[in-house]
Amino acid sequence: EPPLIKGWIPFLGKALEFRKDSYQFLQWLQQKHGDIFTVLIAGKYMTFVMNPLLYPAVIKQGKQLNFHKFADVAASTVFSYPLMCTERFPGMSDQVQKCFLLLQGSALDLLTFRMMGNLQLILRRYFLSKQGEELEYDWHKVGLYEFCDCVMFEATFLTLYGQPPDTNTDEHTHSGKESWTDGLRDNFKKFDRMFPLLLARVPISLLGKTKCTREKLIRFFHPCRMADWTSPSEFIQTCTELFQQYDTLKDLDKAAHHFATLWASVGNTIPASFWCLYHLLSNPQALASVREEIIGVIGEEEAEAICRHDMLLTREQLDRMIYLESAVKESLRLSSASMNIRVVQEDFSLHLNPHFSVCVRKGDIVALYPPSTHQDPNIYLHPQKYMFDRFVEDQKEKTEFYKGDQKVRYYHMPFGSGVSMCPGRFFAINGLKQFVCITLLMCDMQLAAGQKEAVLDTCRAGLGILPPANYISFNYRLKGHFRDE
Ligand code: HEM
Repeated sequence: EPPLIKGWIPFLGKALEFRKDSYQFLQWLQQKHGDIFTVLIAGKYMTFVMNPLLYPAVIKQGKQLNFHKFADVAASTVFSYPLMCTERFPGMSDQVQKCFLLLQGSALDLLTFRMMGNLQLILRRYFLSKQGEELEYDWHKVGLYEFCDCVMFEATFLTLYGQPPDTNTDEHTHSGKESWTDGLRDNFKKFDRMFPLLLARVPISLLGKTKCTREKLIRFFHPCRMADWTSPSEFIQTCTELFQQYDTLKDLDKAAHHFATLWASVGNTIPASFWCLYHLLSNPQALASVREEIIGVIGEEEAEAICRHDMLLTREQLDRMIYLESAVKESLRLSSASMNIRVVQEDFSLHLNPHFSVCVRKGDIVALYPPSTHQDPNIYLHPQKYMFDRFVEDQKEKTEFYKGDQKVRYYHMPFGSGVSMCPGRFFAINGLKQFVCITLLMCDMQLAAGQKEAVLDTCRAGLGILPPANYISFNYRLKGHFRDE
């Protein structure tokens, strides 16, 4: 039996000391109790497996350790739609999983192409918003998180959902930096702040105006409105057609599903885009190497032509940017804090290695906490340090990591694992690479002087990519070739 920690009372002092930082608290428990321990909270047994060498034994138990039912209950509470895994919606959960395949494979080519066009449109509009003014080529100072939020939110929305009417995205008819998504984004941010509390089952009625905000967000995706949006992605179109097949699903329930997908697609991507740019701007050598790689792949002429016309960046070209990919992965390693949860389906003995098994009961939870892997000094040298080329070896992607003399299969897990692996991971990585590429080609950037280092806001620990806790600003100036045009 692994050590059993009953409730938090004996650890109240420590729990309060670490308060919001569940990562540090779990790490402290690991130091005290070893790689596996069980915590009894509110009548639930939660067994934490903290050693990545034991992960494969958990991840391969797809049947006895279930993810989807748990996710269904969590998502239906947070996003306000009826449970999918019931007889009321036969086969729907499996069909939704099939739709997720439209974020990958050959469908990803078109999504990547659309994202490229949208990012260029939005970034050009953002940077050229002072068109006609002398000031255009001076340095401008803006908040880095706000910049990433505004660009990634709109680009991802347009790429997946298409364009709602009366939302002209054209750079020439747009004045200032405001966007048609500002209202939607504002409500999204308010909802997102309450997300951890909703997930923890705090009644929404105790969370101020959150219910009203959630309703507004859901109504935005009402089927009557969505019917007027031009060129949604194949993924969203297929989901919409699937929902139509279920008479038992009300219009607002369909809308709530689409809202949940929006949350999944931008909730982590926005903070991830912040950390990608932040680390590059904080490390001149990394920035220079990545910039050089981008120009090497695209070609100098084509890179400069970005001020005249849309640049095409194929999937193959993106794949060749291995230093950029490594920089993105390193940013995710340092900022991701998602927990992998599995619910035990029947009493059984979980064999973790030839010498060690844990008896688990039906309804118990088994949890993996990848940040303990991402921060393990035996796997990653100086784990707190940002090393942009950590995932490159001999000019190729580095895929072999060791803990002692044992190879670690699951060394990088910001996107989860096994049955709960994020279906949007390839789209997300491509989008982050495209965002960095276009931004660096369009302007010179530097962090504003005299700021403290960005630190992680751990209020979302366990749930995904952590946002920064402090405000960070940067200065940008359009590249010279825009001026020469
Ligand atoms: C850096 C960006 C992203 C990160 C770190 C991320 C991470 C994750 C993780 C960890 C999960 C599993 C959740 C769990 O175990 O409870 C997940 C699920 C999911 N992600 Fe992502 N994600 C990202 C971007 C995206 C994007 C761009 C999409 C596009 C639509 C997306 C769509 C989804 C969906 C639909 C699920 C639910 C899958 C299911 O229920 O089986 N994600 N993501």
